[in-house]
Amino acid sequence: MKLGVIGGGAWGTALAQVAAAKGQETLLWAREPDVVASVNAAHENRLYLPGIPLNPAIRATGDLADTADCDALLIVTPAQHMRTVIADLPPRDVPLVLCAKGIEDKTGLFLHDVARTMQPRGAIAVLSGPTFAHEVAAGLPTAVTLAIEDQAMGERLRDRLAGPAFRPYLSSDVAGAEIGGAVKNVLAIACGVVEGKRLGQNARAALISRGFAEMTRFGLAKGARVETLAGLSGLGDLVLTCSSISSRNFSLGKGLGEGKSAAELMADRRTVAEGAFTAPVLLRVAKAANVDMPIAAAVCALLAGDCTADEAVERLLARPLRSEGV
Ligand SMILES: NC(=O)c1ccc[n+]([C@@H]2O[C@H](COP(=O)([O-])OP(=O)(O)OC[C@H]3O[C@@H](n4cnc5c(N)ncnc54)[C@H](O)[C@@H]3O)[C@@H](O)[C@H]2O)c1
Ligand SMILES: O=P(O)(O)OC[C@H](O)CO
Repeated sequence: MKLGVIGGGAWGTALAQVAAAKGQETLLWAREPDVVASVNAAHENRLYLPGIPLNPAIRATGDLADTADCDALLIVTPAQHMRTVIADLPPRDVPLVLCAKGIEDKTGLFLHDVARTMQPRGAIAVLSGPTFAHEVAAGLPTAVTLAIEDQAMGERLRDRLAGPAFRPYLSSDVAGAEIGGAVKNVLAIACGVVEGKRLGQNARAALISRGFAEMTRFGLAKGARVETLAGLSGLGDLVLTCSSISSRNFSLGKGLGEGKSAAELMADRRTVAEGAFTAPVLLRVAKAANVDMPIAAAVCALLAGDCTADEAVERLLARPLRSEGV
């Protein structure tokens, strides 16, 4: 058995570490030659996960053709690049486990739908949950949702990743698992704004709760199950990402709350804050489904420079009072 991990950023590297701990051959594909060199020579990803010693059994490559003999692939590129990278894979129907969190901007498609258009026959799974890469790579405990229609295949994939500190929970709700991860990144930007503007912990808790109401409205409209949205890939990841400056999305929001522009904050980032790319497409898809998402709309306006952080907060607080139900 040989597992391929496509994407040598922080999360792909952490997942390669999880996979290699199971004793299986693990190949990590990275775009950057520096990543390939540092993983192979120093057993460290100096660009994206510096300071964390990697399992020496992980082998890195810069050539997608080397993944031709892998019998399953974890796809861990940023959401907006997933399609082009899958298109460049050697053509075979091996199971794909999608690990990015986002919605494709140019089509409004969820990532499992993008992958399905490119691989009509092979199994497609979604792995998502509260998982800061540096913690997972260091062997700290976490649990994730592994969603796939074919449960027997799901069990096989689960058993190749599960370890004493990494607990995948199986689900058949592929859309639900994906929606939680995509939406929480946008909400984490909003929570970062609360931090940047020093609006207090009550405000952050209120935003998480009302953000979860938005995630649930959107998810139910798009076919997700409520227990998935309330599980690891939804509420679990929302709470994590909305509570920690370790989150790239939260830290982007904090900068916006401090009055910096999105362009300024994104200019010299090497790492990805997916919420910035997901927010506009999420809003478009929500509008088309008649789903009201005021927090996501405020994040969109702020990212686009259409309002200041103060105006975004004032508008949210001035909305008509209503009953609490979703
Ligand atoms: N870092 C985490 O803690 C974490 C945890 C769970 C899920 N994720 C998700 O995993 C995905 C990857 O994030 P990450 O944190 O590993 O990335 P990262 O921010 O650590 O690194 C950026 C990655 O983007 C890649 N990239 C940049 N331009 C590209 C292009 N044109 N084509 C292909 N790849 C390109 C880089 O090579 C690098 O691998 C994202 O969707 C993210 O939301 C991240
Ligand atoms: O750093 P973020 O905001 O991309 O969050 C990373 C993971 O998605 C947390 O589960």
